[in-house]
Amino acid sequence: MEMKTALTIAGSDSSGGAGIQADLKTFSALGVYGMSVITAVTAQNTQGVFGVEELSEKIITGQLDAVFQDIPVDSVKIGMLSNAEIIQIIARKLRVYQPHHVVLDPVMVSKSGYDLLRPEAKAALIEHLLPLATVLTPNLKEASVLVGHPVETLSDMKEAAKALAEKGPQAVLVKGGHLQGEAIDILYDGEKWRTFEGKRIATKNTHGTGCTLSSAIAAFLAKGHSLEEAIQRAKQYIQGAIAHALELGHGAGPTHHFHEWYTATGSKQG
Ligand SMILES: Nc1ncnc2c1ncn2[C@@H]1O[C@H](COP(=O)(O)OP(=O)(O)OP(=O)(O)O)[C@@H](O)[C@H]1O
Ligand SMILES: Cc1ncc(CO)c(N)n1
Repeated sequence: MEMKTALTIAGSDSSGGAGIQADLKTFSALGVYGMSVITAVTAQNTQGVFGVEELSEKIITGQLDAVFQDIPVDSVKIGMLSNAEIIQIIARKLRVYQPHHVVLDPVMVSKSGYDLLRPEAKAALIEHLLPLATVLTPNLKEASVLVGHPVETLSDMKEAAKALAEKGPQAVLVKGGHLQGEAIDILYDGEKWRTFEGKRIATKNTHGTGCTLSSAIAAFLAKGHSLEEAIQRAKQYIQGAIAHALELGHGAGPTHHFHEWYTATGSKQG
């Protein structure tokens, strides 16, 4: 059986709702073989982040070389990077190994307000990683930080997507999960805009939505779909994962990755 592969380069979430854990669950539910390079370990649950420990250059490099020198990587998803040194290590290795697809989720601050990227590392992210991305997936706050002014409306999102595409990524998907009203995401691919609409689900259980969306895009790219097709399918997947989110913990419960509901809802498409 031919198996496509995806690699997540991200932080660990001890509560299993976001980060590496969400990414691997998403890959698995979508039928892609998942691998991981861990950049940092967080002590985290549904209520917040309580601590972060960044891994050393040596072990991050070691993980990247171990994976890329042994197993074909069809697609890469990048999440929490924590600091500028880690950003430079990843950028250097991506330039060496040149994976076909890189989904870059510019994770900056957790829902509870904890810095998952040191603020001074923003410049390194823009300089070294944006140019290597197939698609960059900022939420409204991340888009605001990256363009340097507030991004709050659909027209701000369109403008920010275009401005960010000019900094190097092949495409930019600005996510509207934090908009008022429907959950609308806007893609700019260097030539045109496309809107992906999702019905807003009224729930507090949205821990890991951003990680899940970006790893689902990476999974569908690994399977050979075009970027627009991959985003369309990932959007359907996140909609189901939020609709079936789990009432676990005392805060924002995690999205649910369950192959059976995905197939049962008729959403399974290769
Ligand atoms: N309540 C909701 N109902 C439907 N879709 C949602 C909802 N919240 C978020 N989404 C969708 O989930 C995806 C992730 O978007 P969001 O803007 O929440 O990312 P994020 O802020 O990076 O996530 P995180 O807080 O996990 O970092 C987007 O496609 C967004 O439109
Ligand atoms: C490890 C990790 N990565 C990303 C996020 C963003 O939701 C988080 N909360 N934790």
